[in-house]
Amino acid sequence: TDDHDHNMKLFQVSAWPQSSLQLGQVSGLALDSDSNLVIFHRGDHHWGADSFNNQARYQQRSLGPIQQSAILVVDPSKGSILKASGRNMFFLPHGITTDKENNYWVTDVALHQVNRTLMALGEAFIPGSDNNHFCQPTDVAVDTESGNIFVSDGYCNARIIKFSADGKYLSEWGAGISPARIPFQIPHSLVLLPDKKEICVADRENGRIQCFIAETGEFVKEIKKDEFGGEVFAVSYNGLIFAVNGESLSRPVPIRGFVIDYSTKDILDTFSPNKKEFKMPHDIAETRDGSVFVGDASSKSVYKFTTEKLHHSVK
Ligand SMILES: O=C(N[C@@H](O)C(=O)O)c1ccccc1
Repeated sequence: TDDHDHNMKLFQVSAWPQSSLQLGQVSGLALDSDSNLVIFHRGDHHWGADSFNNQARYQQRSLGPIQQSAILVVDPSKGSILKASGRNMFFLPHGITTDKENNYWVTDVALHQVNRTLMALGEAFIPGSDNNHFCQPTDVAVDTESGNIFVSDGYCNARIIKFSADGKYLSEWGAGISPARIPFQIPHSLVLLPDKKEICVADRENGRIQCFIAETGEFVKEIKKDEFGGEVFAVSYNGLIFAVNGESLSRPVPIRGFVIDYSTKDILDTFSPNKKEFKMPHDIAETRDGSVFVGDASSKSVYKFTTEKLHHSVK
């Protein structure tokens, strides 16, 4: 067993959700202003090897948008569906974030767009790398204080772009650690650390997390662990750094969740489902009461984890 600090040991709540949510590939998780879990999934659409041509243009427009509700708001204790929305709007959902007005900020890698309920950044279906085009953008982080929006862009770009609350382009930056700056290789997820005013990025194919000053984009630190193997899919923050790694053919390691101390970079805990294995854990979100949710894009599931004390109380 890992000899990590055991008051952070996380265990899956196997009876969650209490009934099937009929999910497609789960790509994003967020918490809304009522601390309900928001799930962003792909219904009957799949991101497969033939979804895009080699100019990163989506090839399955003829399928039309996903007809199921791609955004589900579920009760974190039972997993029952409280609200369903996002029908006929999305093609390949990816990242989702909420802001203090409870707007949903989402990315769609087929649309190459970032949408806020009633606002869109980028041009539908048109990939690009200028100030108002993305290329398969992956996630959004909202700085509730300034209202600024940060977008991780994307599978076919290698940058973080910053916008004002009303969608004006402000700045952008690439990976940190000069002079031998290794560019981002799929900035796949990002999170704002409100107490540190930093943005941390899951630099997926470099198997590392990099953190920057939100105001300037100045590089602060990198967290890269052998235990990650070669891929870090998602990063989240709730006083501690939470991350999930991914399957790496070059360096096979267990696929699991990590709880990391931002300052020391120590791994405090690792966790995975009780009986099943993670297949492609794709996003991670935590509630204030300490529950941790992981959405898996391959097994089309969301897993709930709690800390030991919480775990025993829910038995
Ligand atoms: O990474 C990929 N997908 C996942 O991240 C996802 O589904 O978001 C992918 C890349 C190329 C082809 C097919 C899938």
